[in-house]
Amino acid sequence: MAEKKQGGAGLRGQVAGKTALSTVGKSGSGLTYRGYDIKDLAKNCQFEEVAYLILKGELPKQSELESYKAKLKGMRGLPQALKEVLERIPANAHPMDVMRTGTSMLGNLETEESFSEQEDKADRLLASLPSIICYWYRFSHDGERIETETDDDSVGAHFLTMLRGEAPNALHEEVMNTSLILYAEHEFNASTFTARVCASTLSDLHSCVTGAIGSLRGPLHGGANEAAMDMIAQWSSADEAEKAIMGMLERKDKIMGFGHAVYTESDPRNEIIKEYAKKLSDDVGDDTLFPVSVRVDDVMKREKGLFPNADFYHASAYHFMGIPTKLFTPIFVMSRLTGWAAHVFEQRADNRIIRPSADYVGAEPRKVTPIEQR
Ligand SMILES: CC(=O)SCCNC(=O)CCNC(=O)[C@H](O)C(C)(C)COP(=O)(O)OP(=O)(O)OC[C@H]1O[C@@H](n2cnc3c(N)ncnc32)[C@H](O)[C@@H]1OP(=O)(O)O
Ligand SMILES: O=C([O-])CC(=O)C(=O)O
Repeated sequence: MAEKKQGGAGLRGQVAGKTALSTVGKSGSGLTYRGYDIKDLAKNCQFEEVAYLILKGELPKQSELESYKAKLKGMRGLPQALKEVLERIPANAHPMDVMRTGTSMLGNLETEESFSEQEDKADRLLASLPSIICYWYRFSHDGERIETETDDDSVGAHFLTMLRGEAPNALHEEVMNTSLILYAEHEFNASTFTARVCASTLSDLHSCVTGAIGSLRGPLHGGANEAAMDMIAQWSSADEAEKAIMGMLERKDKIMGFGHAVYTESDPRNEIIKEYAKKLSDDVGDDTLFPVSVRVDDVMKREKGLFPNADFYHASAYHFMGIPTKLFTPIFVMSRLTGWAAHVFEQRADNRIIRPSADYVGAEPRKVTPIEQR
């Protein structure tokens, strides 16, 4: 890929603050959370350990992990008033809108009254966001009022059990665990920056997260996993995909799931999720979607020098697990909540209101013409 254009529109490459949470693209492609390489974390940790690392500063000891998981397990239930709100949201609503409304409603019912409550409020959201989306999904699609207080050991299994009405197999639980680790934190991306701007006004955590969900929803950010799925699902062979991609590039369309605002060589999360997408493809006996994805990947490399970002192979991986496409970006929310909340804590600990300036490009000073003379 060519050198990235820095500065100007989109503030590309501009330093907008400090963080101790992660590094992105430091050697062209690396990603670390609090000093740990993403590959090391994905291979050796449970998502809850990584959440603990991000939110509390260090990896937990065994006893700390056990009590953290027990705490999260105890926070999976939803207040009746929130269930009633979720029941009123139509089946054709976008699940990201449900996440946004659910978070906001929880902020009404369990308001963060003081910053001393911030860790408990973040843990509560981490435990209950899967409940919010699944309660709404199963009620609006199947007419069922599900029990959200399951006995699952992990956030990923909790989500899959509620979604399907039965506990997931080991491979699916492992993929969810890894996926949640990969999506957890990513420096000053658009949704996290949204959360930090909101935090800088000394607002509450639920407002910061609600705003961040709105930013993540767009297809240029988290919404790309859903958009990538819609794109690859159209093609029934790799050759058909190649022809279509060539046409899209000719028309200068954006290919969802490719490119990145910071990485210039590759997205380190991609190779990890790609391997799982392949494993799941073999598991379900797929002979179309994975070859289509690989061909799109090859053509993008050949034609544009662009690489898949974290979202591209997440699309097929989630699809092979039977997860409805519209629930892809909400899974990102369940994970990124950790990064957002930790950035809010960091902003609060050393705050100055974020308020940049703009270059004015509008009309010269002028006088109001009386309305009857305009
Ligand atoms: C988890 C995440 O949020 S990862 C990002 C998910 N988003 C997507 O996958 C959406 C598709 N990708 C994109 O829109 C972009 O690559 C972004 C938003 C991720 C990054 O945007 P930018 O930093 O502005 O892109 P960048 O400066 O690298 O673009 C360089 C050139 O490549 C082109 N390009 C970048 N990505 C793509 C793409 N996916 N498809 C086609 N062309 C692309 C740009 O149009 C630009 O071309 P130009 O020089 O002729 O104008
Ligand atoms: O960093 C970004 O701009 C987008 C991204 O990959 C993420 O938020 O995970």
